[in-house]
Amino acid sequence: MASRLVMRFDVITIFPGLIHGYLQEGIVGRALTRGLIEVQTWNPRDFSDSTYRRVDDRPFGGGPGMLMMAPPLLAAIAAARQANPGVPVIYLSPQGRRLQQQAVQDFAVLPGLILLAGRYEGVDERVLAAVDAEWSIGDYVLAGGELPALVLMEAVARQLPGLLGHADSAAEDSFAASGLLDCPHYTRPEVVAGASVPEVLLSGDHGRIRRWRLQQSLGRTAERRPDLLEQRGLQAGEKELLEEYRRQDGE
Ligand SMILES: COc1ccccc1CNc1ccc(C(N)=O)cn1
Repeated sequence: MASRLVMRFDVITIFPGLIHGYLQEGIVGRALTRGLIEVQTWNPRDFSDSTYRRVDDRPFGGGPGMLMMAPPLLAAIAAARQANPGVPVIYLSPQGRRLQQQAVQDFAVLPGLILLAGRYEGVDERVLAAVDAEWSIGDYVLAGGELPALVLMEAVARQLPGLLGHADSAAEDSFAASGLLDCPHYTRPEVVAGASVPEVLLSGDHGRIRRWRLQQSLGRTAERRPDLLEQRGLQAGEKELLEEYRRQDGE
């Protein structure tokens, strides 16, 4: 396998500790120690020309809260672009495009990303002129863009070859591989509070197991996310699997 270059993440944030703190543990921490990714943070306070390293101010036209001022952010973005040239600058905000697994896979082939994590009520609109794309991790509002930046970094890092233990487990991700919700999973002990494991999983019949898992994924997706099933459509034989699932469910 071609050894891929290191993927570099530059995060612009007034709370660098939130980013570095998360990177001490877990899969992104491991990607760091194994040199699969690099992470650099840029603090807009270091680019503020005001005496108190000011980075926020009151909104013109009034309104609640504070906004992040443009000059320190634009300077931080320029510094990050210089250190990580040719990679997109992404602003994490509730006004952005919804992040889905396909976009994560598209990001994972890039040499890096520059992530702008906003705070307060957001940023001065003139900052957007220096941003390549605006993305949202979901329709809810957080106090800052640091968690969304970490969510994006972890989702992308999982896609990097050589990171996950089982080589193709990222490729087998339910969304990536089948566009369906994942099937139920079981491990030891075999009986938990009187509940046992579906016997098919103990049968050793791998064809039957694969069929059962697909059927469960289809059934769950039909029940919980009909929108996903609508979007994906049914492939040969899946309609029958789903009908059998519904008959069993009806029992
Ligand atoms: C009021 O907060 C803001 C307002 C505007 C921009 C950024 C922020 C920072 N907060 C964020 C950031 C991202 C997401 C998301 N859904 O991706 C949720 N919240």
